[in-house]
Amino acid sequence: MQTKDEDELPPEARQRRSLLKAIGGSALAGGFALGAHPPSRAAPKRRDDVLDVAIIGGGLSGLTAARDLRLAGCESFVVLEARDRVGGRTYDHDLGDGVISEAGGQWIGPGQTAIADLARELEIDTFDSYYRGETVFLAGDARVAQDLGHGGASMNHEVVSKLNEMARGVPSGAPWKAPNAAELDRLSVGDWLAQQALSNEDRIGFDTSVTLTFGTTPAALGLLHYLSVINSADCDLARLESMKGGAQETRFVGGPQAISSRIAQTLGDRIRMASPVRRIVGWDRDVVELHTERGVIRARQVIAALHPGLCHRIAFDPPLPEGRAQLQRHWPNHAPMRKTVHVYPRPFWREAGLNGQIIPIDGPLIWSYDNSPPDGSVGVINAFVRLGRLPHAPERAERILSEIYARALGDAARHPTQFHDHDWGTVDPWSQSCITPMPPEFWTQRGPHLKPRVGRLIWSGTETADIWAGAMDGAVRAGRRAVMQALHALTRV
Ligand SMILES: Cc1cc2nc3c(=O)[nH]c(=O)nc-3n(C[C@H](O)[C@H](O)[C@H](O)COP(=O)(O)OP(=O)(O)OC[C@H]3O[C@@H](n4cnc5c(N)ncnc54)[C@H](O)[C@@H]3O)c2cc1C
Repeated sequence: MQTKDEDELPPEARQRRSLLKAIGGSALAGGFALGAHPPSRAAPKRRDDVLDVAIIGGGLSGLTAARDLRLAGCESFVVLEARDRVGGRTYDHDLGDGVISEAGGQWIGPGQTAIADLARELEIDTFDSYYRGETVFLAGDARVAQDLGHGGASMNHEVVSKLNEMARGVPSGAPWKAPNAAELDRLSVGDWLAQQALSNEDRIGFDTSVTLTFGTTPAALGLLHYLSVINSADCDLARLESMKGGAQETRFVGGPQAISSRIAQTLGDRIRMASPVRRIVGWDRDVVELHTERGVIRARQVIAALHPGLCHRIAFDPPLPEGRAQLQRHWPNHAPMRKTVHVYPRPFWREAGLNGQIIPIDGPLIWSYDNSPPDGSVGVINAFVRLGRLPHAPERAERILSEIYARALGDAARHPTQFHDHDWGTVDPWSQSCITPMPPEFWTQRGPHLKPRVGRLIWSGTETADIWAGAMDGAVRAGRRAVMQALHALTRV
């Protein structure tokens, strides 16, 4: 007989549930699926206070894992989230009248099929980023407007082709396995660029693009890592950097945080907010204890869907194996981004043939862009700003940026109707970076410890993805892979 829950599941989920039952999972008695042990095995006695899976982190990765567990018929799980909201590194400002502006994760592009499919399944629409028109470059008193055609930084084609070719040999999910990994990992992107014949303009193009994508300078970014990210983008740097045809091409109607919120709505009390996991005990035993400020959760499998640098803040008893502990300890932390929002009555710059993008060679602004809603009902300029170069006091920050926008876009920029500011490095302790800027020698020394599970701990979160690690797409892929690992382990017991 089907339970009410089963009636509500789509047919493919019902089939998967039947399959899992047949493999050896328990009847769904007491709301606990899977995890029952065939009587002939010397399995530990079943305890009803023990969940099959505990997921740490209510970002895209953890919530994808939660959704997939349910689709597979597993109801015995909980999501433990440190913040009082879901979405992790996706967070959207509410500008009123249904308009949002993304403070964190924002765009997707070609090849990012995992997040695109998930959004479609959740009936969240997408629309094209606005990039038509001229980008304004500012240098000292000079102002130059240029139509770049693709909405990305301008870079030397020959050098880009070389990088694309080199990226073919560097697997995105395991850069340390590249045949010449040691040689490539000794260099920073800056070292390598210094060996190329680059004009000043080309150098600025690379500096801007690396700073925007990785939150660091070419001198601090490992070449091996850079190539692995280009590999994710189908070995095409333009796909990584452009709006048109690139990773910045598409936005979500209502913002990407809506993906997490929509999943969370279906989870009810399986998601526990404001519950940071502080300590994990017995990861090497059949039942693991997760200590939170709101009590202890016991589970057979644990999916850690969070940044490896934040895993390091959790106490493990017994201590983790040295390789994994070192990876967490040395994971490059604290490369957060700061994004601001100016709202205007209309996107007035479009009337002058401008696309809202401003690239100054120095100063507090790294890059601004048109972030208006699909119907252009209000004008929105978002910006990435240089950490430490813009005061935090809202009026001063708004005024300094408004003056830059006025020079580039026109006087109307002096009078925004709203201003918002989100500095991921100061707002709370639960984000370490946007896309981790791996320094030279990190992957070859520590990479092999990133993914292998440790006892009952399964590592997830975007950083562990095989494709598009660091991006929202990678988060979804990592969540899906972690669920397969958990279900496999549960059905094997
Ligand atoms: C400014 C910025 C811009 C970005 N732009 C883009 C973009 O345009 N396109 C793109 O694809 N990606 C972008 N990203 C990256 C993207 O947002 C992330 O890759 C993705 O959201 C990561 O999802 P995740 O679930 O792996 O991790 P997270 O979103 O970090 O989720 C992890 C969750 O774990 C929680 N947590 C942490 N520690 C604990 C603990 N001890 N106990 C319980 N919970 C804990 C956190 O609160 C968080 O909710 C951007 C990120 C930032 C910050």
